[in-house]
Amino acid sequence: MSTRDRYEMHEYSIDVLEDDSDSNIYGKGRPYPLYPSKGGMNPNLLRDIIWKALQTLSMDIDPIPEDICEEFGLLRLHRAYVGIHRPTDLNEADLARRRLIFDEFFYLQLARLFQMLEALGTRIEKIGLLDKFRKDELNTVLIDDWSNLTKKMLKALPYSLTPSQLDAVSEIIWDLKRPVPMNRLLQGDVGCGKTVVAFLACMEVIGSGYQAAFMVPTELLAIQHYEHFLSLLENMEEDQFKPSVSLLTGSTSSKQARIIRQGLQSGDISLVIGTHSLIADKVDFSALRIAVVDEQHRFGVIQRGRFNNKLYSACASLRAGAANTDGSSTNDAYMAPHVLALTATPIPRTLALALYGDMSLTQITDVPPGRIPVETCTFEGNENGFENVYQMMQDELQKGGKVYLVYPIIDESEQLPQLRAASSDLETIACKFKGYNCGLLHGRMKIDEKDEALRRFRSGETRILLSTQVIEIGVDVPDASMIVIMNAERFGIAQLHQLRGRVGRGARKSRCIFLSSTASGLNRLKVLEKSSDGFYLANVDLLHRGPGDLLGKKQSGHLPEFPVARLEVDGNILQDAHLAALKILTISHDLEQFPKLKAELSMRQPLCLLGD
Ligand SMILES: Nc1ncnc2c1ncn2[C@@H]1O[C@H](COP(=O)(O)OP(=O)(O)OP(=O)(O)O)[C@@H](O)[C@H]1O
Repeated sequence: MSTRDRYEMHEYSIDVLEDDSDSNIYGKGRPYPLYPSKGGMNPNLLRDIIWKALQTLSMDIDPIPEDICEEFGLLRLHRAYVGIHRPTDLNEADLARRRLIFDEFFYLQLARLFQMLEALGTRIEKIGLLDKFRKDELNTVLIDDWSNLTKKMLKALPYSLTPSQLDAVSEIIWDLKRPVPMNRLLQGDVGCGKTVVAFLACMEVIGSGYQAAFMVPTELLAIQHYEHFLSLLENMEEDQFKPSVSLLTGSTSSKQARIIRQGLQSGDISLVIGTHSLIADKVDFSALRIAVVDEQHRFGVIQRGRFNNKLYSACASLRAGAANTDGSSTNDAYMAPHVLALTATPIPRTLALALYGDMSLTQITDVPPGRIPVETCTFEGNENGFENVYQMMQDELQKGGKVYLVYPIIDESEQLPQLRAASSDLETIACKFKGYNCGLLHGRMKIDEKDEALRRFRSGETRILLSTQVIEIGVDVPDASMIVIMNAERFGIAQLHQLRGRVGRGARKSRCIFLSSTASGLNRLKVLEKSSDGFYLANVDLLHRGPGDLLGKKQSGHLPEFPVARLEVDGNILQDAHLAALKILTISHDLEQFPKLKAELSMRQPLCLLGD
């Protein structure tokens, strides 16, 4: 380690060889592991203890069947343990490491798929589900046999769908028609138009006489989607076909919430849009067929698990009831609802597989026509930098544009004097831009205040909106044309890309400015100037900051610790682990044929329904 003008050694360990004939294995040019000196324990002592333990280890400890190991080129577990601690050469050490990484991924995939299968009712559903995972071609079948209601909504849209949106709808509708519950992730970059695809999927099930639920992470987004859906219904011809839709959030009055719950139970309401209030115990559906989970990565695993549990247990009890009365327990009316999850965080493939190994993937790869790429600049947030930005804002406002200013905090903090704060900056900005009204939006405001702030910005009553990250998720004001992010060094690259996606959503040329309070933060931000490809940027984030920063705390908490594997670089092994898990479950859905594997799995991952 270099310290100013000299080098220092920290925490070193030296093995001294007596002479060339020294029988110490560490002297024979073989690689050997370095152990940490945790808790003051001498690494050499640890090495000896591990070596003694290895000598007593049974050869027959591998729960993974031999043919699977052979097929995927894996060392047997005993050899892997020996190979990682006492490799004869680097190749053996690498193979041993590969096997240990494989195990970390394999048990995760096996648990996800096993839980999924356990939750499904019939054997046909289980076979269908495994088939979908194994055969890629079964995930991309497009059909144009859409219900009348879906076609009517399509006609009512103020624009034509892009080719990729059309494919996504066709793929989803094909899946909706199968006798197996769909579990699909709809992924697409910011502003590509995922919402309308999900609306059309809801219309398809409503057209067949079922209900749909649309769960979003914030009340603001719930209101936005609700109003958007109502406006699409307004454009539809023939009143009698229009489905009834309701909004249910934490702010819905208790009287109104009761009426909505009754409507859902009786089947009078066909679509409900809401926040996690939708998973409250009191909410029951008469015939729920699809659950859409928007911005899926914003929900913690517990909330999503609860949602899934609710869906599965409701249909299981209906099925049981039917079996008691007429024995038709395989009737598809009692099938678990389809789940369509939407996400705008472009999750790199490896991570997607680790997180959503149990989901099929639909991707929207294009953006609506007429969009102009957002021009991106980074500045140091010193006096000069701010003067530049204020001038650019002035120009934008004079041309009739609307500007978001995004802050890392609401109020100034003595502990963090370098951070600009939304609330505290309101007066300064209002003084600087006298001819234009300013609004404020942050998480501590009541929902009707937030909604009002956004409504005023949307209508143009306010032209500058000072906000915190609350706008990051899904806020859609198509004619907003400039966004300035203060203290941009505080945000992850993927998050900044999401924030940038709040502009450039219409036909107006838009700009995004990142202000960094330190010159050293600028370099990291420059990558955003060069690329607007969300997938590329998410990979950059994954490589530099790891999955925790890319996904946020809630979701990365959903990922187990991987002591050996690194998601950033071990994607191929993860893919193999996924295939191996599918293979095992295809042979034995309940793992009864693999008792050792089942025992190992239950030690590593609790075998309960997701989220319990
Ligand atoms: N095919 C299309 N042509 C023109 N405009 C479209 C099209 N599809 C969607 N839009 C519009 O594009 C905007 C963004 O759509 P939407 O909010 O669904 O995007 P999104 O993918 O959910 O974005 P985000 O991930 O940022 O939430 C909306 O104003 C929507 O009306």
